[in-house]
Amino acid sequence: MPTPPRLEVQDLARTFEGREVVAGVSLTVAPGQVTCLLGPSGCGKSTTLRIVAGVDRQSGGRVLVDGTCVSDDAMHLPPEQRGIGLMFQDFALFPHLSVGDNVAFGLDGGLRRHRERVAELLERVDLGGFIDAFPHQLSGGEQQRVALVRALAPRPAIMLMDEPFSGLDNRLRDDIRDRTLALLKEENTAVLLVTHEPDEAMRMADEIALMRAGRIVQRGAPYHVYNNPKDRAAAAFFSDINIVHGEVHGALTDTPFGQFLTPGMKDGTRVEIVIRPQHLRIDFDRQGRGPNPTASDGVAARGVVERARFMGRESLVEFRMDHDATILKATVPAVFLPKPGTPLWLTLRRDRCFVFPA
Ligand SMILES: Nc1ncnc2c1ncn2[C@@H]1O[C@H](COP(=O)(O)OP(=O)(O)OP(=O)(O)O)[C@@H](O)[C@H]1O
Repeated sequence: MPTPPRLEVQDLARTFEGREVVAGVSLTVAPGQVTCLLGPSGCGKSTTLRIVAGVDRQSGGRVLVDGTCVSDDAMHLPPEQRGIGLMFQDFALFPHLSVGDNVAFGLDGGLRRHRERVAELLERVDLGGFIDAFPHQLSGGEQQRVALVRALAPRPAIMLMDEPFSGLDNRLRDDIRDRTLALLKEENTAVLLVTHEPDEAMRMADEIALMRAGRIVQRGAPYHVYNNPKDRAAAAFFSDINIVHGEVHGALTDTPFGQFLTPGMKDGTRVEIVIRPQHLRIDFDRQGRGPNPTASDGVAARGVVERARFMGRESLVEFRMDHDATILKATVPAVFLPKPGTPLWLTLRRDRCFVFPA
């Protein structure tokens, strides 16, 4: 018989006063795997996590751990009997306990019995010298690392994390995320992590479950979800997007950037060609002419620079297009700051275009 997933959520639903905030949510997490519930504020991520933790109860569906039901219509195990570790944004350490006592809090026999494991865990997050310090002597980031190892100390088979890094400044956050991930992988923990930040999900997840209005709209590896978004909103969740409009005629859509194949779409269907700013190419104007069409980039369309900004890693150039006066944005991984009013030509990397019905 195949091994059941470490965590399985089946067809979860939750209504509050008749309003459905989670509906039909199903997912699995294997040992050593990180699944991110990603979505905008209010889409039901935290509610899902709270139900899995056992601090809230679903209106329908089941939660299983290693194939054993821990919650359904008939029964509901309390959080402490689910073998689950929790790490939330407001991680609150106990101020009157030392760092070591905080970490050992969930361990039978406390620090006296488990000093070696606690010391080893603190070492792993570079806090080896702090075992006898008190929380107020630590920075916010250091306290967060203590909270992390406190959650990991009892070796939970499953770790639930709700925006655990959101209180930290950017550089500290990257570092702590990476350390956390390494530790979780090493312990072979199954992780369900809630975030509204696509960058965080891409950095942490083996699998992203994109949520919208209480439902999972797309699941897959970060690479897959980013490069094969299911619809325009899924594409837009990960980055700025550009939209080029068109209409289907004989399985083709004519646009100022050339023809796009739109097989299976009826004549007259309005379509949107969606492309991220880093996938536009910019060419110089050659006395009113652009580059020749190519198989991979199609036809160039002309626009004039509306404004250009230096963003650090890249430059963002906004164009007002000649054909319909819409604005298209292109990023260039270099310092490229053409003056407003400069005519330039844009092509779309066709392998990076997504075509959706409007
Ligand atoms: N106890 C409750 N009573 C009534 N409504 C609730 C309750 N808890 C959550 N909700 C509602 O359920 C919806 C989903 O909330 P939830 O916290 O799960 O969203 P979220 O995706 O985690 O958002 P955020 O990122 O802002 O935390 C929201 O509209 C929220 O107002």
